[in-house]
Amino acid sequence: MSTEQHLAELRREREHVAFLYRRLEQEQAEAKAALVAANKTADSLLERDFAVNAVANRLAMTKVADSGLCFGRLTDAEGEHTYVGRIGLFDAEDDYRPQLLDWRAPAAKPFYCATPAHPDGVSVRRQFQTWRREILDFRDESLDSASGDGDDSALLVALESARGETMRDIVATIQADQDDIIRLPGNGVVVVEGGPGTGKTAVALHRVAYLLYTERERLERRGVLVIGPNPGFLRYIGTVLPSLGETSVVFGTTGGVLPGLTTTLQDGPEARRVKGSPQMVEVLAAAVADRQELPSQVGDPDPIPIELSDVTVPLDDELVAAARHRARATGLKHNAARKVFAEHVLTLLTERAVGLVGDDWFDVRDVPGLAEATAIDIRTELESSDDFQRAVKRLWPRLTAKRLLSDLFSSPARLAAACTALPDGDRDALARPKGMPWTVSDVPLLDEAIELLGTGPARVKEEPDEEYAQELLRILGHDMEMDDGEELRAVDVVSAEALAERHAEHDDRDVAERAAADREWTYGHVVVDEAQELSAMDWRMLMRRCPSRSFTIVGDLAQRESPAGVRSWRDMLAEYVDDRWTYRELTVNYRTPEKIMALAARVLVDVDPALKAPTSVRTGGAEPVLREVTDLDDALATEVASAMAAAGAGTVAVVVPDGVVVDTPARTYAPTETKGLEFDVVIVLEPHLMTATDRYVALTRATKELRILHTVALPGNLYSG
Ligand SMILES: Nc1ncnc2c1ncn2[C@@H]1O[C@H](COP(=O)(O)OP(=O)(O)OP(=O)(O)O)[C@@H](O)[C@H]1O
Repeated sequence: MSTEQHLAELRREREHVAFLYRRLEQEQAEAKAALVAANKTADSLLERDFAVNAVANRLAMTKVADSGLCFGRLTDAEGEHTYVGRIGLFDAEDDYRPQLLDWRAPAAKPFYCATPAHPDGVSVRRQFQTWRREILDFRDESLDSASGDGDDSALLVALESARGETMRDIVATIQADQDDIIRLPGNGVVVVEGGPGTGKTAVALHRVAYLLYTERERLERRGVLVIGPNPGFLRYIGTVLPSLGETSVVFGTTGGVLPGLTTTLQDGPEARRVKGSPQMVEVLAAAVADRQELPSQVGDPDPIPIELSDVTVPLDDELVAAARHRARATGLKHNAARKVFAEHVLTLLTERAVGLVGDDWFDVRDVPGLAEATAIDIRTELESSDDFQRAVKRLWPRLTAKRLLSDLFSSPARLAAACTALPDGDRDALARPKGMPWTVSDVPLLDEAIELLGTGPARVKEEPDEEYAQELLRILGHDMEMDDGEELRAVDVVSAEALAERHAEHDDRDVAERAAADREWTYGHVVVDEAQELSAMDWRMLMRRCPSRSFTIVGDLAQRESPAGVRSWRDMLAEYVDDRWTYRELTVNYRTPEKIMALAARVLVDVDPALKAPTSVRTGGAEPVLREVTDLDDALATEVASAMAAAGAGTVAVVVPDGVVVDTPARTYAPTETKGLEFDVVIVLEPHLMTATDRYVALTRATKELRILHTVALPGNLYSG
């Protein structure tokens, strides 16, 4: 194409995209008008809710497309064009012919995946370079022959742009292997593994957007849970999804999964390892069993005397063991089984008391009817006896998860009784005084304890609201006129009662708020990022939240920092899905330029010589700078000033190991806080004071420049090229 032809074509494309923006504005205006109308004219609150929600969703979708609405075009062999963009637009006047194809629609797949070898009906793929609403330029890639003039300039432009405080979407430049993962079916477990910067986070989030598009009804109702390593990371990725047009997503860390408790506090490595180990399942079950005690275990006096008006009845091990056996045999959870236990103790004690009433020459059981009458009296007296109530409370206490755990960790005797499943040394790692704050590793243990005790804050389940359901049926009834003029009323397919049940959860809160407040909420899909950090106990907690096992798990075993983290995906998943899961690998690094990655790859040897670093897509760039300095603060001040100049509008981060204190105007991060993040210029201080994994993570965060300041000579693999 000559320059003139190119410019003429560019003009035409600008006009077409301007037309698409006008269509978008028209949609926005219509949605706004519909919103006002819905607010004004609806007969009832419910009707209004329905209408408002539908329009508000559409309005939100059109708003996120305000910038970069259309980013490409496909041309088929007949010369027909299909424009691809952030949302779909349709021509209502022309049988809803698509004017703009949503990137998630099946027909948009060739935009990401077609190759000259597999053109998938595409003759030319055109990529627009956009800036806000402008089309700056375009590039064509001919798929008719292997000699196509395609290049990845759109990708490179995207990768070169300065980074901001939050992650951006990659819809315009998703690569074929990434697209393949994004479009995998939503059922089942998908594990995506890849080195730093291979787009795991980006792919996981775009997959959520894709699934919300293809399985909208189910996922909007149940919601999607996205688990990240820390709140900073969640802030970084939190805006990517709305920009993809989605809102029903709950972001959280494992420390915040339980309603009413959010912690970011980490235990030391030993406690973290032990608390995360699968043996804790047995430990906690034993800890609960240990709270179902015998009189000889709870101390003086033994047996426990239960004083009644006529007689004192001894409550001994034999009687309690029998009652305990029956209560345990019900299979009920601890707090529910307590009633059964108390009932059996009551019955057995009554029997015993009846035998004790009278004296040597008189036994009530010898007089017909007297034993029964006495038993009734004794039972009534026992029920209100303080001795009896106190004894049951000591022998089978009602427990909360927090009390179970804090009693366990603060009592050497209870630890000894519950930890037979643990190697000797591990028990000490669990010991701690009462009243200490909860840590991230405690959260899955609390969750497990709630399962065993049955003391979770009950799900707020409202009474089925018949009136609400009738109203709903009335509204649905209006909407269901069929083509042949016959009316299929909603009542024909669903009863008011069933609807009331289904809509019992109807309240003003959105899915995210309702899910976050409900421990028993089950999500439609769960995404786990930096999944290598999660312990066996964390996985149990998350699997509970998605019984349908619809998971996207992304991680990199080479970046595992937690001693309780994943060592093998297969081993971790075996218990939940056996070998029915899908594995995909990403091998191209889109973040770190090759010269920085070469240095990081040498450091990776310290983590594990068998591991292979990903290949950088970005060649060239600045060599990493290593400076040995005597005064760290002075050197840092100079480095930060020059880094800020180099980054321009981009971001600068200083990564500081534990124990090093610096004073700098730049943002500082502990190595683990940089997990999943990226910055234009990264200054790493004293890398020799970091663990090998932390060093590898810190060195792979830069998109442009890496500078290392150190006060002692560094190991050879950091220097040798
Ligand atoms: N196809 C793509 N087009 C444009 N940018 C991309 C693409 N894939 C990845 N990126 C960019 O590469 C960078 C790294 O991506 P991401 O953070 O998802 O990687 P990661 O594998 O999760 O890394 P880490 O393991 O270090 O957390 C991001 O800036 C992301 O936007």
